[in-house]
Amino acid sequence: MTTIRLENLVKSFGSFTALKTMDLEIGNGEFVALLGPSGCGKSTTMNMIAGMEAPTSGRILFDGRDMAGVPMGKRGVGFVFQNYAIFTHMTVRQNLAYGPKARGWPKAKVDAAVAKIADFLQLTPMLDQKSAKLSVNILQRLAIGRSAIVEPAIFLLDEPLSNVDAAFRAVMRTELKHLQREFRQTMVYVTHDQLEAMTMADRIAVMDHGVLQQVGTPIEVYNDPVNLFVARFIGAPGMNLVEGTLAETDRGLAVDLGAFGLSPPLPAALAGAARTAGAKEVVYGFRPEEVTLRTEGPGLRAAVGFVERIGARTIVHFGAADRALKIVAEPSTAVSVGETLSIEPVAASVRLFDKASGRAIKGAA
Ligand SMILES: Nc1ncnc2c1ncn2[C@@H]1O[C@H](COP(=O)(O)OP(=O)(O)OP(=O)(O)O)[C@@H](O)[C@H]1O
Repeated sequence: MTTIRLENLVKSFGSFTALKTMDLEIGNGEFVALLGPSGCGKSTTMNMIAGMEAPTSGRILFDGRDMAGVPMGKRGVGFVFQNYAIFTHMTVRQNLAYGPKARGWPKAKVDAAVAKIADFLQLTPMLDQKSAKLSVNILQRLAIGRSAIVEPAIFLLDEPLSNVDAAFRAVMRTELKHLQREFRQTMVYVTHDQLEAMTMADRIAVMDHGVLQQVGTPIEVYNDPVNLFVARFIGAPGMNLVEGTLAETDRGLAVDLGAFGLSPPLPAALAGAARTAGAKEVVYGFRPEEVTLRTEGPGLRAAVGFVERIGARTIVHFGAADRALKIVAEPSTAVSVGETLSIEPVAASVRLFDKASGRAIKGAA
């Protein structure tokens, strides 16, 4: 196990800066996901940790030791890419045994390690099959096994599940988490899929345009996004975000949400923070899961646009285009397209952002 520390890390390619600055500390045996949209600098960060790219400036420390000039092979990292790197002319067993043999492990140790990892990744029945004949799903499982078998102190995975099918991805999310628990490696996992990050990671580092936006546990980034980017990026369906203007009412501070009417009064702590911040133009946020829907009553008034019934849950869409809201309702909810309802967000789940800066306005918890 190893700690990883990224200090003022910057990476430019010519005049383009892919990673503007990155400070991150990853603990021993911790599973951290680098999450963000395509091109935000996740792989660039990962490649520098692995030693495939040199930082333009800043430092990478493993257990306090500066990795500058230390080649990839000497860093003790295992790396799995989106495109599996498998020797297709070899059997599954030969692929798994490749790393241990290259390190000169005695045969008995190699055999035991192959048996253990094959069992763990359910590869035992195909150990003697030629890899060329395996499905994409199994090949990626083998690629993970081939890197994991030598038990690197640091395990780096760059979008390892993007080429496998949806059902297999769900299985692998669980297996990768188990693998990490079993081997206690420090794991860094690059993904643009928030579900992967939310389900597997101890902490998520959310990135956008080469800048680290927020680091926190999945529940922290979900509940308390520091800005509008994180609020939009985490959650499916995403947080409802409605632009409005703060308005003093006889029941306290509320937000004038234009066509949706006036919001319910803000919780006292949030109202206090908004007054202190001197904000006026804001974005009012609430999660689709945390609302009460009524025919009449306090809340945002909006007409039902359409209703999506997806198995165990129902998503009710209100309004249209840029003024659209989504609400996750009980499957039994009976609503008709066109009817106007009141949407009352659960007070504790309401979030407020400064419209100009995009930053969250935080009330004392
Ligand atoms: N060798 C390179 N030369 C020039 N530009 C590069 C190089 N490698 C990456 N970039 C650019 O740096 C930016 C960040 O790329 P990076 O691969 O780190 O993004 P990412 O978040 O991993 O996204 P993706 O999931 O699409 O790979 C992109 O705009 C990319 O085009």
